[in-house]
Amino acid sequence: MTTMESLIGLVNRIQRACTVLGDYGDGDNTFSSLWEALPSVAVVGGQSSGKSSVLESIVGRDFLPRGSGIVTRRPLVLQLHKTEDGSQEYAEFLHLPKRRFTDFSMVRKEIQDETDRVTGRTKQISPIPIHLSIYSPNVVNLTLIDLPGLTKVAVEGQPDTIVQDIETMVRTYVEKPNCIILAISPANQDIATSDAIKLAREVDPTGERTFGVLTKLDLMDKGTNALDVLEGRSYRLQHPWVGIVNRSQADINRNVDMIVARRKEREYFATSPDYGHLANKMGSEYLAKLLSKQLESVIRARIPSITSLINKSIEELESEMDHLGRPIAVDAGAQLYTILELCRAFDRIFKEHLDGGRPGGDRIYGVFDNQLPAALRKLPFDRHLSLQNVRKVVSEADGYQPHLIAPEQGYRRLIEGSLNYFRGPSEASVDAVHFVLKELVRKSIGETQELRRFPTLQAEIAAAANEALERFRDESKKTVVRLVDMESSYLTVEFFRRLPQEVEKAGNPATSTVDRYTEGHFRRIGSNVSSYVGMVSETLRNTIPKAIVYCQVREAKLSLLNHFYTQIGKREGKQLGQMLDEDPALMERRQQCAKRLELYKAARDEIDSVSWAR
Ligand SMILES: Nc1nc2c(ncn2[C@@H]2O[C@H](COP(=O)(O)OP(=O)(O)OP(=O)(O)O)[C@@H](O)[C@H]2O)c(=O)[nH]1
Repeated sequence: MTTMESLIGLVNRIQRACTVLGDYGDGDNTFSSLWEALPSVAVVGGQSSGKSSVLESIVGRDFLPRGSGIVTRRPLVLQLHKTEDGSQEYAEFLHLPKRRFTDFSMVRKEIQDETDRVTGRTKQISPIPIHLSIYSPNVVNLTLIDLPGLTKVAVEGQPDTIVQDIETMVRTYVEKPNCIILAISPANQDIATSDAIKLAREVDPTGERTFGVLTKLDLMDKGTNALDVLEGRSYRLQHPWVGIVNRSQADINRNVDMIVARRKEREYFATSPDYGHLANKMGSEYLAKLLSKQLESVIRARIPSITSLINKSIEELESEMDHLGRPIAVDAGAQLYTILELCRAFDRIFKEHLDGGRPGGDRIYGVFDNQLPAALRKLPFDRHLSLQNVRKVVSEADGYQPHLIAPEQGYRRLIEGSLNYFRGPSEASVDAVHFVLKELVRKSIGETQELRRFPTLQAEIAAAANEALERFRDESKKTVVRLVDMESSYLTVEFFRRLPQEVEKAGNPATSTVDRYTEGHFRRIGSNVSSYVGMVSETLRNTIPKAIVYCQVREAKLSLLNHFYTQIGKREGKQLGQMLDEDPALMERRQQCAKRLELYKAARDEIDSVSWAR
């Protein structure tokens, strides 16, 4: 069975958890507020309208600070818990969880002190609530929020904005659709001028969540009464008005006991010629029961939507936490483990780019299939093997004695000169692949979700990977240049052995002797060299990619971060921690999310436990 106690107690516990975690429906609106979803009763009224007196007579105890000026400067969340008859009354503050107050004058002092702790003695106001629980056989289960009295003028020492500040604070409470408004107005003032009614009318025009309370009925001018208000003719609300007679100032001064005052109030209504017919619907005890019932029914109606709000929030927070990543371990071993895991995650993605599955690796093949052949085709062999140059090189090589048969030296010089040109495209291919790999490192870092939160580690991995790629590039360049040099250092003899035969086959040996120093002769030399160079070009077109893949691509796959791993293995805990340095804003957000999550989970457990009891 869901008892009134369990429902109001449930909301009490969730409210306290909210305050502990800084959720009191104010400020930080990056999270949906659970506080705002919880039904509550807020007490509003102008200064001296009798708010404190009403609260005290509901509780049956003197415990609120009194004085001139604005005494209530922070919201007071007053949670009343009914205990068994005969048990001792006591009070507890949320901010002093271990202390039980049995002396209520000390409660009053603590409210004052705790107000000052947050607001300073400057008489400022603060929206951070004070939570006070009272356990007593003389109360009904109820939660009331006492708010600063609405005022029209700032008193000395208070900032001019205080009038507006108070109104704004009160408004943030009463405008929430879950707030039951206890609007207190004194009977000895025209109801049309009541601050409480004015505000309530604005935020709750239909009057469905406003309870009108009329205090100071005993102070009305002789011969007048408040029946027009109490019977709903002056100002109509959905709920009936409740008239109250609190202790007068003289009673307070004489220390009239609250329980005695309650009895006197009952007698007042029972014997009043004006209000006798309403006696069983008047007075602070009746008001307390009425509110308790109303609060309970509002809570009952709201439980399903609170539950769904909680579940939705938990889901959102958990997915945000997943996105933000879990908090990092503090010990060096675990940190090293985390770093290695992150490096591996990056490495996996990098390899996927090379092996396919992710785009980018194909660009390396593009270098081999397009760029390299195109660069080879563009080499200026036409110029180098032009008739003019061939003649020049061959003649120079012969010195003062022109060659008799084949210009051996001339051939060698022309070939060497040509083969040198291959260095350019070979090195350019190495560079082109290097840039592709570098770009893939950059991309892979960006794509490693797990690394998102660690900008420092990202930078370190990028630096280490690029450094490794530079080393591979150097190695690769040495290798391809060596391939070219190898071609120059030993020519394929076969090719030339075949040449004279071809010449002989081509025609008359007599002509060939005549031709020796003619254009045709040099043209033939040029074309022979050109075919040889073409053959070498074919070979290099195949071997350069092999060298590049071997030195750069394969190495990148096998050992991109190897050097980095040995380096971090030697680092101290502090340095490891620095590598896992997160964006502070992100850390802050995670902490907030974790706190909220804790709150919502606690609230869910509370609701579950009440539902089980049902
Ligand atoms: N005779 C009589 N006096 C009352 C009644 N209600 C309040 N008072 C007196 O009115 C004065 C103001 O009452 P409070 O309860 O302090 O009013 P408040 O709205 O809490 O005032 P602030 O906190 O200063 O805004 C006190 O002297 C009370 O004794 C009442 O019903 N009858």
